[in-house]
Amino acid sequence: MKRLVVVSNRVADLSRSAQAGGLAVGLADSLRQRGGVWMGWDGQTLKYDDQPEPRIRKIGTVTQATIPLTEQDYAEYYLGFSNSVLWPLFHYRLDLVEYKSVFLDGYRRVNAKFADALTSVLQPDDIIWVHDYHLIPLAAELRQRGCNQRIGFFLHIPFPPPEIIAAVPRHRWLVESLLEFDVIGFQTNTDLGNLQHYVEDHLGCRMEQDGRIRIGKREVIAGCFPIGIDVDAFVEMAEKPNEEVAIETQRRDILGRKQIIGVDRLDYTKGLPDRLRAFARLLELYPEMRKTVALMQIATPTREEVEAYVEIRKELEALSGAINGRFADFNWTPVRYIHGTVPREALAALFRASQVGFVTPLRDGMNLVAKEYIAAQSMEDPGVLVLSKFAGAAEELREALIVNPYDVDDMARNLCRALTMPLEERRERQAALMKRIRKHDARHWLESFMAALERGETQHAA
Ligand SMILES: O=P(O)(O)OC[C@H]1O[C@H](O[C@H]2O[C@H](CO)[C@@H](O)[C@H](O)[C@H]2O)[C@H](O)[C@@H](O)[C@@H]1O
Ligand SMILES: O=c1ccn([C@@H]2O[C@H](COP(=O)(O)OP(=O)(O)O)[C@@H](O)[C@H]2O)c(=O)[nH]1
Repeated sequence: MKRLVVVSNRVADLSRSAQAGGLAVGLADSLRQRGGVWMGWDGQTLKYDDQPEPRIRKIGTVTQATIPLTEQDYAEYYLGFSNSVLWPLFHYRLDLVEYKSVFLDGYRRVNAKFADALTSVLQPDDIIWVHDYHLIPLAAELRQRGCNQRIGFFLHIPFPPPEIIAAVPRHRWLVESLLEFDVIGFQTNTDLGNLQHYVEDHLGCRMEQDGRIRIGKREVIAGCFPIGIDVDAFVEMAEKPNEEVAIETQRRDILGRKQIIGVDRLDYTKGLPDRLRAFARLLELYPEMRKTVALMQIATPTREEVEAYVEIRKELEALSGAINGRFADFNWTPVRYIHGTVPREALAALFRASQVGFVTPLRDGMNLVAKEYIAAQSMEDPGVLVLSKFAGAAEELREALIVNPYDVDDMARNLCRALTMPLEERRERQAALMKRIRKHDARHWLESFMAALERGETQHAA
């Protein structure tokens, strides 16, 4: 088996269990199983950086190769082009795109830096797998340095329709850079279809039924590879007794109360304000629900230097305060809002102890929290997943209660349906959903992508 070299903006700290972000979780789960090299930014910013060689560290089966970024790189490449241009653009939020040409310069510079660092660790037989929107030009940079190994790319976030992509300057360069990879993977068929429309409308190419695109003399394979989780590992975590969660759950049981849980990075794509409004609407529409249910929302800090993230935090804190001010009683707090990072073990126990998983992004590549919530449920008394139709996960998890995250009344009605759903129906839905997350788990994601990258297999091959 060839050595796998994975490259992503950030590498996860494999010695810790709290990882804010699905990319880190999904890759860590997959890479631990196969072993290999993981290269990326070490999370540090320096004034100047004169050390081109990556720092090497071995953790179990994985060798980590990390590089620092300069303060200028961080501002222009990470906060700038990646998170103030591509992130809002790819999540259909043209109103939040802040394009500056220095951001694009920084983006190109850091991709060249990644290519230099990577060249120093590559061996001729390596197979390279690049992750996410931060590194779209990396294949072209590597080719310029004489790298002729096969290079794959996986986009963890949505790929929007051509009318949206076309709103950003240099969009043609961006998509042509993407097409320098040998294999391009998306989370959903919708994303794949959007690439097809772009190449047909703007580049005059055709995408075949099996995802092959011919560009000049080269052939690129595009496909849908939904990311999954290590289901058994998560089930095990959820079944492990957690004293703090158990005490809290006993108290709720005595009082006959239920819990709705939401866990997200504090990102404007996650639909958090409307989620809180939907919970308040539940209490308005169904007064009998008051004092019988609470919403626990864990909101993990992320990208706090970007203005849009400062705004969303303020909005959320004001909203949770207002809902509690309006509905709380001396012995009942309707919203428990936690601004912090919680270890995955604790999350697993919290998911199991919650009767509803409330996952309502306005747009999301996949959303691993949705899959983790399913994995954490017991078959005896499972909870219900209420899931946005705009999460990538909704293409697969059809037995969840699927909602429109822009429609507060629809979410409130479905919350009520979830909280009152008969046990038999909950069990049926849970069994079907469990089958689905097992079918497309972390191993399947890795293996199906590798089949395309190593052997040129397509998703719809006859
Ligand atoms: O590293 P940050 O800037 O703090 O952001 C964390 C990660 O967020 C995004 O995750 C995406 O990947 C998940 C797994 O495939 C997917 O389920 C989710 O829908 C996506 O939002 C981002 O794409 C990563 O690059 C970031 O590391
Ligand atoms: O406090 C937290 C918040 C989130 N997560 C994990 O971070 C991932 C979030 O991934 P998801 O795909 O849902 O969204 P993303 O943040 O990548 O957009 C999930 O595995 C969560 O369990 C965590 O470990 N601790």
